[in-house]
Amino acid sequence: VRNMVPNKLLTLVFVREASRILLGMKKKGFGAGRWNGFGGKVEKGETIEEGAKRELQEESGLVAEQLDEVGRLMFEFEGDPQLLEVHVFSTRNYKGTPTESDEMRPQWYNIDSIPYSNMWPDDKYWVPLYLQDKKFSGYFKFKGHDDIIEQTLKEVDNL
Ligand SMILES: CSc1nc2ncnc(N)c2[nH]1
Repeated sequence: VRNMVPNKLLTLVFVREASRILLGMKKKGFGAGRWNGFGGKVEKGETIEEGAKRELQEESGLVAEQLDEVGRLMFEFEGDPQLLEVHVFSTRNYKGTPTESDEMRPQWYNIDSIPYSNMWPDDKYWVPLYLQDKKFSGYFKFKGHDDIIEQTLKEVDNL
């Protein structure tokens, strides 16, 4: 009963081509200084997928024609009762060219040289599953923003 605060619904979108992935350098706010996926809060009146498309366009300038849900991640930060429920999506079918916004600086990375040391520490566990076209479900408990003190991660057949 301790944690009756509803989960905070967030989205995370990765744009994928055959051998490269688009990441965004967060320029301010939560996660600033790390290469991230594109995403953010789901607003009232929109579905999770619509929220993901909106955030992708706001942060990268790209319009996803089709989004596939590839994973679900729960994040807990020690001392904060608010759990983050992150719906991870992927698109290979999009319009536009990556454009810097005031929030994000987009850059393509070859999937063999993903900058894990400059990303959230959970990414090195589940991004490889994503790159193998697996669906995944995970939970990561953070102490601060750098240390993972608990984690679970499994491949799933459907989300
Ligand atoms: C709060 S933990 C977290 N991991 C992440 N990985 C990639 N992009 C994000 N925005 C992420 N947030």
